[in-house]
Amino acid sequence: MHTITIGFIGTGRIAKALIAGLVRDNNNEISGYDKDPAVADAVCKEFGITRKNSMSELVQSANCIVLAVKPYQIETVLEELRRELRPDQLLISVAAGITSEFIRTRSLEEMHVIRVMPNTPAFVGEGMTVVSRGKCATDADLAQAEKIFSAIGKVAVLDEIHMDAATAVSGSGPAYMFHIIDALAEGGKQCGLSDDEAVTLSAQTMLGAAKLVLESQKKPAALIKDVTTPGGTTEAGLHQMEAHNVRQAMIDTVTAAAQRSVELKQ
Ligand SMILES: NC(=O)C1=CN([C@@H]2O[C@H](COP(=O)(O)OP(=O)(O)OC[C@H]3O[C@@H](n4cnc5c(N)ncnc54)[C@H](OP(=O)(O)O)[C@@H]3O)[C@@H](O)[C@H]2O)C=CC1
Ligand SMILES: O=C(O)[C@@H]1CCC=N1
Repeated sequence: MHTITIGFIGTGRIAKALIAGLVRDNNNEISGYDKDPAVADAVCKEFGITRKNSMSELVQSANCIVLAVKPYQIETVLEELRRELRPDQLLISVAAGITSEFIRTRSLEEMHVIRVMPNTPAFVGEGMTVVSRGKCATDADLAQAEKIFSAIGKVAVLDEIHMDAATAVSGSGPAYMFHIIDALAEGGKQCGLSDDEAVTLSAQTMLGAAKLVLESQKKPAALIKDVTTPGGTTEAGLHQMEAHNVRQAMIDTVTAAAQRSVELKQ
């Protein structure tokens, strides 16, 4: 099997989730560099990957470079990186809002750039990653990115114009799902469950509901009907969700996140 050498620039929150998933694939050889040595040290030790002492050292040894710094830090990183990059390397960015063209025009003219929006459930191999091809990226680059990220969950290839929406739904989405798990559990606690019991019941219910949507071929609306016995408990609960307009709150949540992704480009 062909080994892929992947170097992470920035080993913060999302890099850690990706590295945790990617180290399980023996075909990957992973290294990391962070400007905060303590952050790099912790992640590299925890997952047994190689810690590089500089960006330059990392770039020389990787054929695939993942930019995992905050969106506003991308330009500074590229200023330092462009002299080291080679056109045969694949540059992957996970930064929200930052376009592949922004990255290409600030790296090498012919740079193969793939824009990716992963999410933290990659940590447990259940990530949802959206992948978009930059101007100079080839079919082989796209296949390479799909291969890397399919080891840590599902991958969808979308046109880059859909990246703001994807960022809002699946990139930020885990935070919204954790919020709902927490609120569902809080309801359980107020009805007498212990903290642990409530979180287990709530989280497993989220997991099972998601699995049923993905595997049953039924739409969520039909699955709601399957739970709702006329005159029963679910109906009583759903009336409250409607009264509080939870559906509209979720729609507003996603549109606000997508709008923020648009703003991050400015
Ligand atoms: N968190 C998530 O779930 C997701 C995040 N993303 C994207 O991933 C990127 C990183 O986000 P996140 O992991 O949350 O952020 P973090 O702040 O946790 O991680 C970024 C890390 O990069 C470091 N860094 C900054 N500049 C450099 C540099 N020049 N060289 C090396 N390391 C550097 C930061 O150090 P310091 O803090 O000192 O600046 C920090 O440790 C963002 O662009 C975000 O949009 C995408 C999908 C999901
Ligand atoms: O909050 C953020 O901006 C990043 C992008 C998607 C998830 N986290």
